[in-house]
Amino acid sequence: MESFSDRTYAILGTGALGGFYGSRLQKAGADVHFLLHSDYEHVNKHGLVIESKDGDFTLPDVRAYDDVQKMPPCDVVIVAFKTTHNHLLPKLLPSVVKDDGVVLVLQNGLGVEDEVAEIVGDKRVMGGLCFLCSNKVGPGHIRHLDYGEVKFAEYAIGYNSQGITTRMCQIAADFDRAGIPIKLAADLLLARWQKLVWNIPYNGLSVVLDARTDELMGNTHTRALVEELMWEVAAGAKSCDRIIADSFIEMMLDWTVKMKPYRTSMKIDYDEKRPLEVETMFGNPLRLAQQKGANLPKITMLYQQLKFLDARNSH
Ligand SMILES: NC(=O)C1=CN([C@@H]2O[C@H](COP(=O)(O)OP(=O)(O)OC[C@H]3O[C@@H](n4cnc5c(N)ncnc54)[C@H](OP(=O)(O)O)[C@@H]3O)[C@@H](O)[C@H]2O)C=CC1
Ligand SMILES: CC(C)(CO)C(=O)C(=O)O
Repeated sequence: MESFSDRTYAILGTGALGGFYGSRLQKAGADVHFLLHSDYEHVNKHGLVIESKDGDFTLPDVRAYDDVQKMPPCDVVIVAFKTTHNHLLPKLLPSVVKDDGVVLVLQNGLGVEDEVAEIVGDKRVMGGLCFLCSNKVGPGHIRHLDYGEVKFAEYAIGYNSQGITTRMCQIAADFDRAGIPIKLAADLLLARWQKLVWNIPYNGLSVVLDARTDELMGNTHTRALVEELMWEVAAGAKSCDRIIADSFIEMMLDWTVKMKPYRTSMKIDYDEKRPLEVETMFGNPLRLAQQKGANLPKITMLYQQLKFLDARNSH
C-alpha cells in the first residue's frame, strides 16, 4: 500500500470524536499523537478500542500523552475536546502546532476559530463540521453509532470565504485514505450555521424535554418545534448573508428520521452532570445574529432554559 502522507496529527481530546477520527487515521497508517486527560494511564497501557458500525478494531499501541509539552510539534492539530474546556487553548496550542502547521477545530458551535486565531495566527486555522454519532463509553473505548462525514473549510478573519485550498485537499486525502467521508466547503461560516440547523433544535430540546432524537421526531408537536427552530437558525444565517436552502432543512429532518435513536452529546453531558456547550452552540450564534439585527425568539428561550438547567446541574 502507498505510504501514508508524511503529515503528523495531534488529537487534543481523545474522546468520542477525537478518539474515533484519530484512531481511524492511525489505523490507516498516519502518525497520530493523542492527548488525554483522565484516560491517559489506561490508554497508555491498553491502547484504544473502537466499536464502529463500519467495523470494530483495536489499537493496542498508541502515542499517548498527558502533557501537551511532551508532544512533538505536529502538522495538523485537531481540537476535539468540548468547548467548555476552550479556556485551556492558550496553554495547549502554541507548542504543539508546527510553524507551517494548522489547527483544525472539529468542535460544534460558532466562534471557536476566532479564539484559536488569536493564539496561533489567522493563517493557521481551519474548521471542520462532523456529522458523526459517537460516544466515549469507557476509558479509551469509543462507540461509533452512525454517520461520520467531515466537512472542512478554511478560516479567515471575519469568516470571509477562502475557497478550496491545497492544504484542505491534502488533509482531506489523509481522511479519505482512512475511509472517512469528506466534503470540502468554500465557506466556513455557512458550514457552521448549517451544522447548527441540526445542533440547536436537537441538542437543546433533548436536554430541555429529556428526549432522544427519535422521540422528538415521533411527536407532532415537537417535530413542528424542531422545524420552527431550524427555520430560526436559517434566519440567523441569513442575517450573516449565508443562505440555507429549504432542501437542506428537509435533508436534516430526513437524516434524523433515519438516525438510530440517539441521545445527543449535550444530553449525555447533562445526564453525566458535565457542563454544557451552551455558549458556543447557542450563545455565540444568538449574539452574532442580534449584532446583525436578527431576533430569534425560540432559540433565545431555549438558550435561557439551557442556562438555567446547566447552572443547576453541573455546578
Ligand atoms: N460525539 C459526537 O458524535 C460529536 C461531537 N461533536 C463535537 O465534538 C466536540 C467533542 O465532543 P465529544 O468528542 O463528544 O466529547 P467527549 O467528552 O467524548 O471527548 C472530549 C475528550 O476531551 C478530553 N479532555 C477534556 N479536557 C482535556 C484536557 N485538558 N486535555 C486533554 N483532553 C481533555 C476528555 O477527557 P476526560 O473525559 O478524561 O475529561 C474527553 O475524552 C464537541 O464540540 C462536540 O459538540 C461534533 C459532532 C459529533
Ligand atoms: C448532529 C450530531 C448528532 C452528529 O454530528 C451532533 O453534532 C451531536 O451529537 O452533537
